[in-house]
Parts: sequence; structure tokens; C-alpha cells
Amino acid sequence: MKIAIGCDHVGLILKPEIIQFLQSKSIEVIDKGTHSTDRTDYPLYAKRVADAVVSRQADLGILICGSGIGISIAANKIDGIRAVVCSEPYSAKLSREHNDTNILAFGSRVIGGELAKMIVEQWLAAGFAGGRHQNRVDLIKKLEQGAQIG
Ligand SMILES: O=C[C@H](O)[C@H](O)[C@H](O)COP(=O)(O)O
Repeated sequence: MKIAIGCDHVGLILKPEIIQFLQSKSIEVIDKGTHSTDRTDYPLYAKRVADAVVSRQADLGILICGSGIGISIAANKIDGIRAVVCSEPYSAKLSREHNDTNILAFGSRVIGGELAKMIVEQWLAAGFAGGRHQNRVDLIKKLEQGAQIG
């Protein structure tokens, strides 16, 4: 399992702890930056991680900014990305089971390291349930292609 991870200057405070957590589970981590506390722009890192997931350089992605909001909005602009921002583990688990999310985002100004690791753990442990959910994900893919649905 390979995970691409990215953050802005605010998310940087949580990123090392999350990387260490993933590596302790023998997950390979590809760090897409930022590596500095200098103020920067979260769409840059959303794009890098999203590209890694879409190109299959990574199986999944994790993004961290102040709230998790901006960086997940940016990632969701990339075709093939279904990013979710979570502040608790239940939504993270459901986002995999029902929505087949491939990027998890959270905010370092919203949650601390222990909760973030619990969220990551639940998200990684869950799998897409398929069945009735498959058609809904397929409809999302059609929206990406500009197709009319409904
Ligand atoms: O959704 C955006 C993120 O929370 C950013 O981390 C945040 O907007 C950065 O704010 P500032 O530039 O004030 O540190």
C-alpha cells in the first residue's frame, strides 16, 4: 500500500505524526510537500497528491490544511478524485464504504493528532461496499465527464 500525503503550512504541524503513523503500519508514504512553515497555497499540494492517485503512483491520498476544506475542494476538481474532509472516524469509514473516496482530508486547526490517526485508521480499514453504491459512484464519474444525468 502506498499513500501520497500533502499539506500546506498549517497542515505541516500534523503531517510528520501522520507519516510516522502510516510507516509504523508498513505503509509506503510519498511526501508531496510542503516541507516549510512559510505561508503557501493549499491547491498546489492538493494537485500533487491528486495526480499521484489518478496516475496510480499512490493507492490513496491524505491532505492536511487548516480546516481540511480548501484542500479537499481543490482535490475534488481533479477528474477521478473523490476527496472527503472528516473530523471524526464514522464519516471517514462511510466515505470509503459508500462513496469510494480516494483522498482523506482533515484540518490541523480542527482536530489533534490522536483523533487524526483514529480517522486515518478507520478510513484505511474500510473498503468500498459496491452494490447499490456502485451506480452512484458511476453517476459521479459521468458528472466529471460533463454528461447529463437524471
Ligand atoms: O481551507 C483552507 C485552509 O484551512 C488553509 O490552511 C488556511 O486558509 C490558511 O490560512 P492562513 O493563510 O491564514 O494560514
